[in-house]
Amino acid sequence: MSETPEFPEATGRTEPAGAREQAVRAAELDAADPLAAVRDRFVLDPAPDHASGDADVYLDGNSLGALPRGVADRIADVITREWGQLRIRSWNESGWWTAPERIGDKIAPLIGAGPGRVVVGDSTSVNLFKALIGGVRMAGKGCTEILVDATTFPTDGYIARSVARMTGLAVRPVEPARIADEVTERTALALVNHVDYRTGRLNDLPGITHALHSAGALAVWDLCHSAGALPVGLDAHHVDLAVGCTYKYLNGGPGSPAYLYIRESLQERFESPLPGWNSHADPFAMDPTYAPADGILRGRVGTPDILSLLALEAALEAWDGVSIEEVRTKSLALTDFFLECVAAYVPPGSVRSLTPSDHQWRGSQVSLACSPKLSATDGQGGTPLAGEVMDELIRRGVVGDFRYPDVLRFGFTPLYTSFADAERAARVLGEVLGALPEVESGASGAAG
Ligand SMILES: Cc1ncc(COP(=O)(O)O)c(C=O)c1O
Ligand SMILES: Nc1c(O)cccc1C(=O)C[C@H](N)C(=O)O
Repeated sequence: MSETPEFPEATGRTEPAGAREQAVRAAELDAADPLAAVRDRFVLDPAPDHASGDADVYLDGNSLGALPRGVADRIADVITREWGQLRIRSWNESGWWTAPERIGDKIAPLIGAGPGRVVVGDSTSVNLFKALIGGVRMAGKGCTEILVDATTFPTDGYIARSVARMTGLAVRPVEPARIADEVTERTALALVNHVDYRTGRLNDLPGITHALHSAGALAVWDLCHSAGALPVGLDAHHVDLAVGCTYKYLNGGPGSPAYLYIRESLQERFESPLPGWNSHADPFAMDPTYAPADGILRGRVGTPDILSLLALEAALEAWDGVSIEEVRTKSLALTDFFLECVAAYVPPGSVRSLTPSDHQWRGSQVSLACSPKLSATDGQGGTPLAGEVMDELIRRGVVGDFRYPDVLRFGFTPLYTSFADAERAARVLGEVLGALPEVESGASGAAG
């Protein structure tokens, strides 16, 4: 293991070359930003233990979105009035029973879905299970395999392997860019991440979906890192099934419920592997024989998690009057500007961007791999220093996250991230990396 580096105290006195110009540009970009006022819809107060009392630059909305202002009052009302006073009446009078499909319809426009195609509830992992088994049950009889994005977030791979064992199919990991070439008539479906959680790479949803359909396979997409950050176009691209979480760019709160999308024309054939009573055609008939509800309701399972659901519903009000297209425009401008500032401020060769510079392939995060030259590795190819760099950034008020072995992730949530945030984050990163033992110059720069 490498030794823990000693970071000198931040003095705030050093100003890197070009900092004044970049700060002026940040101010101009913020002044021209049509979404600038939306930031006030979020609570971005300093943490109580923050030494300087300054608010953090929060660049971890790709893991847990910030708190929208209306949520606390709404949840207080749900608890004190709807639960405390109305009690059981609230299932009908306060709209609790229909919340999963009502809130699904509120998420739908953000992911390009019409009404009646999205239902909210359970975790992403559970919805992956429903989508994958449901998909296999709809696939052709001769299918023998499921393709899984080889770079996937682990839970998708775990669930896919379990589904394969339960259905007698094989799982074949394939890089997203290779799926069009690898799909065969034996492929039941492919499970692909729209944006890669590690690199921030945006995969080709229209192209991959089309290639899968041409081979007779279904397309199942994980939208965790794209929903709320960029247009998805589920209906337009004829996606079959999709899942996503709501605690990242949709700001629903820790553990907020996930969602399931089922293409309208497939809903009648969708057979849930979790046919709980909430997905029954007549739940209160308490019929011992199962009969699925019509439409997207068959994606429900059991009693919905009302407090989390209604927190999510209140959180979605932050989107009032905001289009996903303008969010995408700002996201690309923010990530471009951040990469530019990183290139200007960090010692050459100290980090390398894993996130594509081409807008066509970029999600809403920037992932920077720390140079292995900065410190000894841990013997398994990991650079433990990267985690320490992130800890130091957080101490200095720039909150991103670290993914093993060497990745610094910075998520940009256009609803509340400013260009001044992007500039400050890159400047502090430059300070932290500049305090480390010198990196060989002439190595590749930051952007790319
Ligand atoms: C791509 C992706 N899928 C799934 C998950 C998580 O699934 P769950 O909501 O079940 O924890 C995450 C993040 O935690 C993710 O990044
Ligand atoms: N879901 C998370 C959680 O419950 C705790 C901490 C982090 C998360 C995450 O969302 C991780 C995230 N999906 C990632 O991209 O790494």
